[in-house]
Amino acid sequence: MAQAVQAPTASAGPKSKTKAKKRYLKAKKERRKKRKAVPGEPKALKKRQEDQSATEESGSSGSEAEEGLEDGDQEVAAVPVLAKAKEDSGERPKKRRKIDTPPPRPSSPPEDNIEVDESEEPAVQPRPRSPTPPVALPAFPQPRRPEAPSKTVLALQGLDKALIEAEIVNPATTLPLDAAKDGQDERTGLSGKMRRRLQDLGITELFAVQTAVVPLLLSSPGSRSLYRPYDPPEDLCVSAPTGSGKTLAYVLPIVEVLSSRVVTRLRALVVLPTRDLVLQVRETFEAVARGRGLNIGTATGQHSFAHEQSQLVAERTTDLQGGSSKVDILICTPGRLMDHLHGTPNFSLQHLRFLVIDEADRLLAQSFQDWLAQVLAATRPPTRPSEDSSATSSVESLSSLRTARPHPDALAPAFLHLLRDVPHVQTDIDEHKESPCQKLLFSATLTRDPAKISALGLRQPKYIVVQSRKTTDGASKDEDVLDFVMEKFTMPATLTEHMLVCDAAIKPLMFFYLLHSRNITNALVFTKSAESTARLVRLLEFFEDALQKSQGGDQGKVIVARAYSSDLSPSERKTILEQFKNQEIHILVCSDLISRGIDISHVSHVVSYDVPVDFRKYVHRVGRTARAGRAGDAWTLVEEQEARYFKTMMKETDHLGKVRRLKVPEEDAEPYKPAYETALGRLKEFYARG
Ligand SMILES: Nc1ncnc2c1ncn2[C@@H]1O[C@H](COP(=O)(O)OP(=O)(O)OP(=O)(O)O)[C@@H](O)[C@H]1O
Repeated sequence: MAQAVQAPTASAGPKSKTKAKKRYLKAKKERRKKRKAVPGEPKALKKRQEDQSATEESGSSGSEAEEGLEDGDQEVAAVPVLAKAKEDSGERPKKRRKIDTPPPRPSSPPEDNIEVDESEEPAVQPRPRSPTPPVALPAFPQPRRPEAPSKTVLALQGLDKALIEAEIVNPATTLPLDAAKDGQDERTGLSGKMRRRLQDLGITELFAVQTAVVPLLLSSPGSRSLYRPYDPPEDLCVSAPTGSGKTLAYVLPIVEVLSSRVVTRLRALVVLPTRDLVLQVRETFEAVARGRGLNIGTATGQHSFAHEQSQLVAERTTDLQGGSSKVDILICTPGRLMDHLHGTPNFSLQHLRFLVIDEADRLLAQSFQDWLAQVLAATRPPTRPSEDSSATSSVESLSSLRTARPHPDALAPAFLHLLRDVPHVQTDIDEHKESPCQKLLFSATLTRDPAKISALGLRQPKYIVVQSRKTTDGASKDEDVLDFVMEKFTMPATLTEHMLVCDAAIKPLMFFYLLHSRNITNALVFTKSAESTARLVRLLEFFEDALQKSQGGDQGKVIVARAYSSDLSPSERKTILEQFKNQEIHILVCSDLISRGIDISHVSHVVSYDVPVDFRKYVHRVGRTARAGRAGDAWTLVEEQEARYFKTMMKETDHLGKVRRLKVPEEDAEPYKPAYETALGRLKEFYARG
């Protein structure tokens, strides 16, 4: 204690210390006197004083002590005196405990399996154990992180139920057709007449997509009715690889259902993106519907508008509520369809039983005059007009109806409320009537974009997807649906794919070398534009000429190439396609104009001379070969600077593994180099001349 008092401070000099000491000693004396005067001091105070003095002994710095003293902390100073007083009085002083001495460690092991870090000293002394063990609390489950949902589950979340419940059809499925039997076939719903017709056309079995679609459209109850206002049919979205027979999948049911019609009405509308496809589908309809008495029309703008009107509508002078039609089936492009919808009197879609949108993803991307919304509106019954006729008696109305209605079945059932002469008597058994129009969407690259699909206002849509299943296990169907949802399109099983990466400067030479070294005589070649198409054809012509001259006319077969572009007239295009089919033309060079839908059976190779801009385009290009189970080869010529882009595109759709790398050493093409250089020189001259 004295030590603490005497400890020098940084601020006080030796003189001031002496004075302080004197003051202290004086104060001490006085306190001692006072205490002696007070006989009984409370125990608590005594204890506090003892503790205080212990604190001072153990750790207070000199300066702190001094400060305390100067503040007049008399109790601290009095502690040793008190202790002495106790000793004097025979009372044993309480043993003082140093505060910073650690409490003794409990000898017993820790309870409740709580792990104690032996290296750490407990901060407080453990409480003594109670004699009765504490009542055990109910055990709460430990919080656990829930397992993350699988990638598949996440990807399918929030998608349309119809998409998730898509029917996956194995591409290898076929259904043999028995033409010998009469009557309707139970499995397919096809009539004996139809099966015989198909046999005449060389079709003896249904392909995978047809095995799923045809029975669905023909065998369900009411499926053959022309009008189903109270029980409208469900819509269908079909995704199947290129060349898998989607056209027949809708042609067969339409011809079967419409064959029962008595009056000609426009009952089937097929919309396609290009004129060429319209003509192709018309040929299929005509071939299948031969002998059924159905009238098939087209509207593409190939002929004058007035001519088309006269082909489509019988009566144009009188306004007929039910419309008038010369055709049962109309195949058209969306632009010309809009023209007729707005400009042809009595052109009505109210009797439509089937609306087919082929190459649906391409057509849905076309917002041309908002064609889809307008077509859908024309198929739906409009709301009831104002009821001016409610005053007339029903007898009067019926008699006027007999004279007012030129045709007994002019209006479709769902549109009957529009009859001006028939009063509408509402009853409690009135049922809502709907258009019986069944929408059928087809594509090899059908969009899964819910926003685009919702624009169609589909009725209980059903999805049919032709693609090879990853497993046969029913539980993993989600993964198959996921492939479909993620737009990993299926390719024909008979297709082989190659890519050739080369320097842009020698790409034409490599292409010519491949044509000659592989003896190619039926190839479709795709370029990026009509201009590059023309240039490539010209270069190939110069090359063939130079090659023949260099070999003294002994080169063998000369490769004949033609450009196929939108610059040609329809008749020129038709002639060129005919020549290509007859192999008078070996190489048909085109832009993506005919990459979709065109069915030329003998195409052995498809060459993407310029890399396609997206995977959808790639699928449609390569799909011009390997059709209907035939073998086919697809090559993509990739310039070195495009290689990364092309590979990424293939990787994103899990397709890179299927494209084999074609390696052609430059020296292999060396023999063709002189002819190629001559051709290049001539091409330069040609374009320089303009
Ligand atoms: N059941 C069948 N038996 C034999 N050949 C068939 C059958 N169905 C279709 N074909 C033929 O297969 C070829 C391809 O058919 P289609 O043009 O309908 O294919 P697609 O699926 O529409 O192809 P894309 O998507 O390229 O338009 C056609 O030549 C067609 O005649």
